[in-house]
Amino acid sequence: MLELTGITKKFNGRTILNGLDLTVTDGKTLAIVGPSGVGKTTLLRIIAGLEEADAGKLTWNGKQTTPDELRKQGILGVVFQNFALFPQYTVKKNITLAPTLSGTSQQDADAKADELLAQLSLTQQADAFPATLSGGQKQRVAIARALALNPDVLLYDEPTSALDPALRDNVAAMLNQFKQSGMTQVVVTHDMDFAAAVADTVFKMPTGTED
Ligand SMILES: Nc1ncnc2c1ncn2[C@@H]1O[C@H](COP(=O)(O)OP(=O)(O)OP(=O)(O)O)[C@@H](O)[C@H]1O
Repeated sequence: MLELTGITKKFNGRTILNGLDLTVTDGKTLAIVGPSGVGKTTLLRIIAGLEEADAGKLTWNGKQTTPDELRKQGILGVVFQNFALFPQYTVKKNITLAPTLSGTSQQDADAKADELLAQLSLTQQADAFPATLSGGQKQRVAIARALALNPDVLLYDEPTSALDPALRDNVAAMLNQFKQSGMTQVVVTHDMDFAAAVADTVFKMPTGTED
């Protein structure tokens, strides 16, 4: 179980997050919702260790830790809003790069990538470069890349924002499929329909914290 307590973050003296508490339950999907600018992405980036909180505590299974530590241990995976694929590498290399850099053999990384490509209907695209893919395909590659590290918790920043409505339903089905396999997921979204389709719990970001 991942628990955040008292998370506070200011940008240029403006309070974005004000002592926020959040619990992420194992095997569940938590949607973080709220209007634009309320700090959803900032919160996700803090959980992922891409942004540092000014105050607050993070615990994993009751033990205090840091996002960097959780990422190093492969506990957290992140699917970025703009996919953040490496344009110079093929789809397959995008998926195998991080595992091989963290010590997995190329052979094992390739086998895992082939499995994920098949699972996410991307086998045909294995040798393609990101620029040639559709938005939905890029999204699935970004998800496959995060899954390749076998995270316990997968974080998604606005996973549907670049997709048309039909693809949005596909992403919802995918997340629900991952849940069946026991994955813990945290989804930042401003899309309430999507949140309703995937979430066990909806966390509404508090508003009006500006000082
Ligand atoms: N690096 C930064 N420097 C200064 N201000 C920032 C920075 N990152 C975010 N902000 C500000 O913090 C506030 C919250 O931004 P954030 O992106 O977390 O909101 P959001 O709820 O995810 O919005 P959206 O739904 O539009 O993505 C905004 O006012 C934004 O301008």
